Amino acid sequence: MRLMISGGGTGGHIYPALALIEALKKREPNSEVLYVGTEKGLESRIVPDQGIAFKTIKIQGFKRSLSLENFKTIGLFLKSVSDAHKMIKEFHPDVVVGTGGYVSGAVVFAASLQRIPTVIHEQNSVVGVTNKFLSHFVTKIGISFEDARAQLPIKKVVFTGNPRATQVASIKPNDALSEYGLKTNVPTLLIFGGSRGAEKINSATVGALPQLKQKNYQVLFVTGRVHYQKIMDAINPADLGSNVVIRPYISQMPELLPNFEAILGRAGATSIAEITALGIPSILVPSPYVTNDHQTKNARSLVKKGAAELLPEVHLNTDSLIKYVDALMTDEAKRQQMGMAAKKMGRPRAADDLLNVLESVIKK
Ligand SMILES: CC(=O)N[C@H]1[C@@H](OP(=O)(O)OP(=O)(O)OC[C@H]2O[C@@H](n3ccc(=O)[nH]c3=O)[C@H](O)[C@@H]2O)O[C@H](CO)[C@@H](O)[C@@H]1O
Repeated sequence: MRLMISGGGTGGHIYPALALIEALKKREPNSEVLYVGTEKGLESRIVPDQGIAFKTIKIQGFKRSLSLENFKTIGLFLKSVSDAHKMIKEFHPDVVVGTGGYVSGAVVFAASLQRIPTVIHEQNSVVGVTNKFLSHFVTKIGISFEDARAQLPIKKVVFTGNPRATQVASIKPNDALSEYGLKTNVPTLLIFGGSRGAEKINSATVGALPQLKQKNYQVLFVTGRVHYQKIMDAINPADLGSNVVIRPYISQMPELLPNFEAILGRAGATSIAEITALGIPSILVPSPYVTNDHQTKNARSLVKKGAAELLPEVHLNTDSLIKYVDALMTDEAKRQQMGMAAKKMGRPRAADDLLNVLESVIKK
């Protein structure tokens, strides 16, 4: 298979694409892949490191209010469609896949104009702007939440789950925590705010450091790259216990994930796919800043099944963080129950199911 794939901006769009590529390489070691992203997006830091061919185009998001800037954006969009068009002519893909983010809009749209089979993957329960636009032109659409189906041309939709689930589900508990200075035999909590970090989660955690220091569990606190230095400068070293490790970003998240007893984090769709694939109990603090509050919907789907607890950002502070975290970290039976409920929702075959969709459109 010759696969051209594009997904950008945030980890939630990039990691599903990488997981799909990994599954394809397993199934077809001789397949050829070209990833198209932008220079500015997180993808330009992540994708080339994986040894995947990577090219960039320029693109810019639309402002929600009417502005002159939007005319520039339309101009840039047409230019990026034309750049993508040239890349497609050179690469000759059998199929072009988009996993979300503005850049995938230009690439997949260009492919559909050239009548090349196209597939998009929607990670969320509320369909993103780019995928909504592309849904009219593409051949097939993979979804991860049933709720997304009704928002899309139904005949094109296949429920696949999120390919990242397959990637993380294949990894067994290991001693990777020791590389971060953490013990491998102590219950461990991961605190993080999605791929870019979340200010409110960070500040509540910083406030909780003196109390966390006293606990008999340990914490890996991932701040997000842009927030790291400010946090480290503000922390009083006396507040930081040896059971708490702070990092800006974790590049090897799949290796680490099976080693956590619980997670406190955002409810981004790819994080949810990971939590359910591995059956990790979680306290979810949905971002209130996303389209149609979709992270709350993502989180509620787990809470409904007893797989997670919801801590709305308006109620998040140092006290509530400690209260929720303590209740979970000191109750193994509760963790087991939540973990089992989460695992029941996992889709460990998602990458294969999505690959099957790709094959089905190529054969047509
Ligand atoms: C603010 C925003 O727009 N968030 C959206 C974005 O979230 P975001 O990019 O945060 O996406 P998710 O929470 O879905 O996924 C984050 C991904 O980054 C990985 N990770 C994170 C931190 C780290 O240090 N290392 C690491 O590898 C996680 O393991 C996960 O695979 O895309 C998601 C998927 O479309 C949406 O559901 C979110 O609403």
